[in-house]
Amino acid sequence: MKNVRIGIVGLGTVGSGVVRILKEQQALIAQQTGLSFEIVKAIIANPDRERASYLKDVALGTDITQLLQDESIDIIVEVMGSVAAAKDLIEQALAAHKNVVTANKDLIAQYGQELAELAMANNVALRYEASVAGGIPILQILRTAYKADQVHTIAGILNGTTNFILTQMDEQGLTYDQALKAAKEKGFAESDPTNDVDGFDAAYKLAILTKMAFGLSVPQSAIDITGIRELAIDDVKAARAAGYELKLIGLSDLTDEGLRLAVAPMVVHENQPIAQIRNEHNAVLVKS
Ligand SMILES: NC(=O)C1=CN([C@@H]2O[C@H](COP(=O)(O)OP(=O)(O)OC[C@H]3O[C@@H](n4cnc5c(N)ncnc54)[C@H](OP(=O)(O)O)[C@@H]3O)[C@@H](O)[C@H]2O)C=CC1
Ligand SMILES: N[C@@H](CC=O)C(=O)O
Repeated sequence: MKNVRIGIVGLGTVGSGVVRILKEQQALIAQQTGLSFEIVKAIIANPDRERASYLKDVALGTDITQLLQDESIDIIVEVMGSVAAAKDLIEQALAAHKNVVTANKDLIAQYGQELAELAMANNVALRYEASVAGGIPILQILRTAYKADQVHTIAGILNGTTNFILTQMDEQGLTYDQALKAAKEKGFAESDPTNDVDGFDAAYKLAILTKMAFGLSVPQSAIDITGIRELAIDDVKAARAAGYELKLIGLSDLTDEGLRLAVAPMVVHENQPIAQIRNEHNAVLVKS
């Protein structure tokens, strides 16, 4: 059985989840793919940080060049976040002929095309499915199944933190601040949750979806962005009393005037499937 050797950069919420799932699902993955996956080393920022017990046997380092220079490593997984440092790392990894997997939506939304071209030039793969809508394999579906379709609309709940906050305000009567604190504790929010609550995280994901569905690279300035910071429990309750739910929706809509791009709190009728999406869960609607 071929053993695929992975170097991972970042062992936070996402990175430690990658290690855990590769361990827990080892037998199933081997059965389904005929491959085994081994985490050779994890690069982190703070070697003194306490790690979960299932990470104890992962070799740790702080120097990214250890991964880049190790010719036995097939894939580099970038889950450290940031834009400049992650871009630099990924460029070096691709140039070193390593396949790269990243969950970094901020980076892919801004530099995805450039990095994809670099990957192609070096004959390696760049994959970023986890950058949009968590576990929903929407990018792969748009890249393949929708290839011959004209997509008209993409609409969805693209940010788990804000959906969690709105659900908790609605169902548990938490204030915005209490719900945001809970979202941070559960690891849904980014280390700086500004991008979550102000709609920028959803906008990055919308830009990636728009590129995949319509073939258009859109700058963030082309997206009309409003977050949920100003919403109060009374707004959530007023929507519910009228038979609607407040959701932060990302919308990419092909109109006669062109593509309309927005991220904003919107009222969704309670009978609509998207209204049923609770807490940190995401959903994407594609009309074609
Ligand atoms: N949280 C989520 O639910 C999701 C996050 N993402 C994206 O995944 C990425 C990671 O997010 P998340 O796991 O939440 O982030 P965390 O803040 O939880 O973890 C970041 C990790 O990267 C390490 N790190 C940070 N800077 C450096 C550096 N310069 N060199 C080496 N290691 C570094 C940290 O080290 P140390 O542990 O020592 O501090 C930590 O292990 C981001 O791009 C995020 O947007 C995508 C989908 C879901
Ligand atoms: N902070 C993000 C994490 C996943 O992308 C979110 O809340 O959706």
